Amino acid sequence: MAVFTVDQVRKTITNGQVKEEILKGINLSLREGEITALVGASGSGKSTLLTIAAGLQPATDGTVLFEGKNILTMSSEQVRKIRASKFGFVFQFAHLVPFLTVAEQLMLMLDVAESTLKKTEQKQEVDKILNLVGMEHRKDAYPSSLSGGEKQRVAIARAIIHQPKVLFADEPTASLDSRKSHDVMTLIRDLTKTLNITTLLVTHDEEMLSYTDHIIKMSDGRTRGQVHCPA
Ligand SMILES: Nc1ncnc2c1ncn2[C@@H]1O[C@H](COP(=O)(O)OP(=O)(O)OP(=O)(O)O)[C@@H](O)[C@H]1O
Repeated sequence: MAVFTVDQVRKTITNGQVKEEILKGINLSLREGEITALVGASGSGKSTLLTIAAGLQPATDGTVLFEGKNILTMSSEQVRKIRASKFGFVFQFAHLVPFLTVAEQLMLMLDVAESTLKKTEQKQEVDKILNLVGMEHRKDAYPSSLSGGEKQRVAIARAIIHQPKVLFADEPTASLDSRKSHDVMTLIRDLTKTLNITTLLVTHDEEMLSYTDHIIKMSDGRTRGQVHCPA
C-alpha cells in the first residue's frame, strides 16, 4: 500500500535575479515495509526532495500526500505534529545530545513525540528498542564513549522509538566504514520489514542498494525511473 505519494513536486530557488528550478516535477510513491533509495549525482536534488517529503521545507508546487492528506498545504504546527509523531529521521551524523545517556536520548524522543505511555512503560519501550538495535548493554553510556557505528545504532533507535510510519534516512552510512555501513543497512532493512515502516533512503554508496526494494535515480531535478530490486 502506498503510504506516501509525491505528485508533480517542483522547487524553484531565487538567487538575486536568477531563478533556478532544482526539482522539475517529481512523482513517486512509497510503500509500507519497503526501502526506496534515491540515488544520483551530487546536486541532482535528492536531499531537497527528501526534506520536502518530510515537511522540513516547502515546495513551490505539487502535492505530498501522507495518509491521504497533503502535507504541503498544512499549517506549520500540523506538519510539526506529524513530523514528531509519525516520522523518524536518521542523518549522516548521529547528532546525539552529549550530556544525555543512551536511554535518556530515547526517553527525550518519546517526550517530543508526546507519548501517552506512563514513565514505567516508556522505560520498558526504551529497553525493547535498545535490544532490537543491539545496544541494551550501553543504555547508561554517554555518546562520547560510543563508536561511530554504535552512535548510529542509537540514532536509529531514537528515530523509531515512537513507532513512526515513515523513516527518512539521508546518507546514514556516509560517516561509517564498510563493515559498519553493512551493519547499519542490515538494521534499517530488518526494522523496515519487522515494524512495517516506509523508508526513504538517500545514499551515494552503491553497495548499500542491495538492501533496498526500489531505486529511484535522480538527475538534474528529475527522476529517471523506479527500479524494483528483486529480493
Ligand atoms: N536553499 C538553497 N539555495 C540555493 N540553492 C540550493 C538550496 N538548496 C539546494 N540548492 C541547490 O539545489 C541543487 C540540489 O541540491 P540537493 O542538496 O538537493 O542535491 P543532492 O542531490 O542531495 O546533492 P548531494 O548528493 O551533494 O547532497 C544543488 O545545486 C544545490 O546547490
